Amino acid sequence: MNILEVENLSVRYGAVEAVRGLSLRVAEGEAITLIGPNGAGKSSTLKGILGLVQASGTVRYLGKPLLQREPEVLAAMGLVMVPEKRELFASMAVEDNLLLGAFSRFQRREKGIRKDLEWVYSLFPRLLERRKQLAGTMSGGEQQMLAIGRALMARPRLLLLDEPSLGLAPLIVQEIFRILGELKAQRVTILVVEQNARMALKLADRGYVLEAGELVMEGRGSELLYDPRVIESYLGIRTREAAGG
Ligand SMILES: Nc1ncnc2c1ncn2[C@@H]1O[C@H](COP(=O)(O)OP(=O)(O)OP(=O)(O)O)[C@@H](O)[C@H]1O
Repeated sequence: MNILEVENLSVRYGAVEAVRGLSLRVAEGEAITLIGPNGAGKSSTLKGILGLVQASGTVRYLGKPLLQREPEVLAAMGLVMVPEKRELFASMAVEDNLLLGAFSRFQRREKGIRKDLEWVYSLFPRLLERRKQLAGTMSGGEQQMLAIGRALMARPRLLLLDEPSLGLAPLIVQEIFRILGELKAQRVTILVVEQNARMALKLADRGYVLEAGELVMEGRGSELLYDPRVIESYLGIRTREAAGG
């Protein structure tokens, strides 16, 4: 079953057409990536899907047109985004940030929320160690983990991530993608927008390549990873590393 179907999505900011006629789909249990260079329109696509910017086209979620656009309503429907800027509550403790992720389901029993907290801590032991620390004093990588953990507390049907690798050291990026791989193994459906094509394509079942607002390629993650055009444009000198796995 398709969780998300996007048809002919366009996003325009005044004279700038950031996304033109984009169509994509995400099936249940899939990890999908949208890669492309700086300014290609990746973030605008995510924002267009969620209605955070004005967009035209059709977005269907769980088979129905997506008309609800308030973040808390979307979260209650299982559509949860980890934003590029993370948007944590800096002066609140790690654990309180996580609990806020579950706010759309406050009516649920405390026990369910505790169980999810344990699940998030099992994925990110660092967050358990730092559960009382103020979010704003965490390192960039830890904050990214917290942003993902908070999104997971909403029990997403579809987890959308906007450039989770942004500004992070290579080792931390590897750790973040290792955890996304773990989530994929647990059948969490993922749509991740990334400039780090190599990591994203290794993770993804399927990928879409966006250039100057238009899709120029799509295929299985493993195929795109070895596609000469992708290698030349996005993987650069890391070709050998990509081939070596
Ligand atoms: N609020 C805005 N107003 C005007 N133009 C915008 C706005 N947001 C984005 N753009 C423009 O739209 C185009 C696509 O930007 P977008 O952020 O979607 O790209 P991106 O692929 O996510 O890039 P990056 O990887 O650098 O974040 C760019 O030319 C950008 O300057």
